[in-house]
Amino acid sequence: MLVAILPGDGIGPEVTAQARRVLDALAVPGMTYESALVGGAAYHATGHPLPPETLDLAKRADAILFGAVGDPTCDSLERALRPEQAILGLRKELTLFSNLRPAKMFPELADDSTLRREIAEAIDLLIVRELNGDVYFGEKGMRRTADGLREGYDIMSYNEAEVRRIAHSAFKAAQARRGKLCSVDKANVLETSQLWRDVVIEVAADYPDVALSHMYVDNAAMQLVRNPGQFDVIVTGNLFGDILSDQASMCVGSIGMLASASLDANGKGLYEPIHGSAPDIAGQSKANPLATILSAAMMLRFSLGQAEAADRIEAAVAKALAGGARTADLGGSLSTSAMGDAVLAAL
Ligand SMILES: NC(=O)c1ccc[n+]([C@@H]2O[C@H](COP(=O)([O-])OP(=O)(O)OC[C@H]3O[C@@H](n4cnc5c(N)ncnc54)[C@H](O)[C@@H]3O)[C@@H](O)[C@H]2O)c1
Ligand SMILES: CC(C)[C@H](C(=O)O)[C@@H](O)C(=O)O
Ligand SMILES: [Mg+2]
Repeated sequence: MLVAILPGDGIGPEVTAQARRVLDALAVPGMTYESALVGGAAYHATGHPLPPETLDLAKRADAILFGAVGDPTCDSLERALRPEQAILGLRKELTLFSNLRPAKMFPELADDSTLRREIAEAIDLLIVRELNGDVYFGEKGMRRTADGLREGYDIMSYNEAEVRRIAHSAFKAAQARRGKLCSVDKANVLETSQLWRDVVIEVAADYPDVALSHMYVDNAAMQLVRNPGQFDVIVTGNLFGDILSDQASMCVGSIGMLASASLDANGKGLYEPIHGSAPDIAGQSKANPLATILSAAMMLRFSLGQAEAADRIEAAVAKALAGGARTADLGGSLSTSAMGDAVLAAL
């Protein structure tokens, strides 16, 4: 089993290094690793954020562990050369359309949540975010209006096949959990959302055991902080899912805690923390590596058939937190590698 490790930029290499230590300690037989440059690091070395050899490795690998991309020194580049194009390119090239972003409260962190303890303790939800469509991948550009003003545009579109396949992913996830699915859209305004809602209702006929509800995204943002315990699985589009998952991360204590899986139709996946390259703390060994370590656990479970090893990682993270291990984002002072040490000790 080949795992591609793509550390990327900023804190990406710092957090993937800790996940790699945990994977090495598990010593799963038959696992091999190859690393490659991606994002700003790849741009500086090769002139492209997603060089052909990196894409080739990602295609050959059984799974991909990804750090983060984003480099302020690349901000003035044309869009096609910016680091973020690398992660968008991987998602599109590998048809990773189903992005699972679980937000579950570790009880030890209930006081780190921005929510009151009794509300935070009830959080155990999964955001299923569509990852190959929406305003991210529509036609975009810059033009002039008739009276000479600069006008930027990004076309938002979804076709019914795109909505259907993510709806099936979400209904199946709900079946495997508590049987509740909330579809989040903006059907009161957007044509894409009206289609989204219609197709989700059609797909629901195949899953009579799942209780389906619908919510507008503005209300969903409010409900996520008012009463997040009401949610089991949330299914939503690419842009809404991006925003709601960062919000959900603070409800469970920190953006440094939220892992993710981006899956194709056959279970191949890219695994990454939901956070970015965090230029404000990069190189200072302050980053919380737990989101990446938990992403490695998701990788073992979903793409590599190693559920027991995944359980061991998740139990070790819980034990490290119970023992008081905290990086700065969680109100503590452990360095990135000291948090890695704490997880290894718990393993
Ligand atoms: N998948 C990805 O690679 C990805 C995801 C999000 C943002 N980005 C990119 O990252 C760059 C920075 O974006 P941003 O600042 O908006 O978002 P960010 O997630 O990088 O950081 C937001 C805030 O959260 C903090 N933070 C993030 N991860 C943390 C961790 N593990 N431990 C402790 N604190 C953490 C940061 O210090 C910062 O204050 C941009 O170039 C952006 O495009 C990439
Ligand atoms: C870096 C960016 C393209 C990416 C996204 O918007 O999907 C990030 O915010 C994420 O959440 O993975
Ligand atoms: Mg995001």
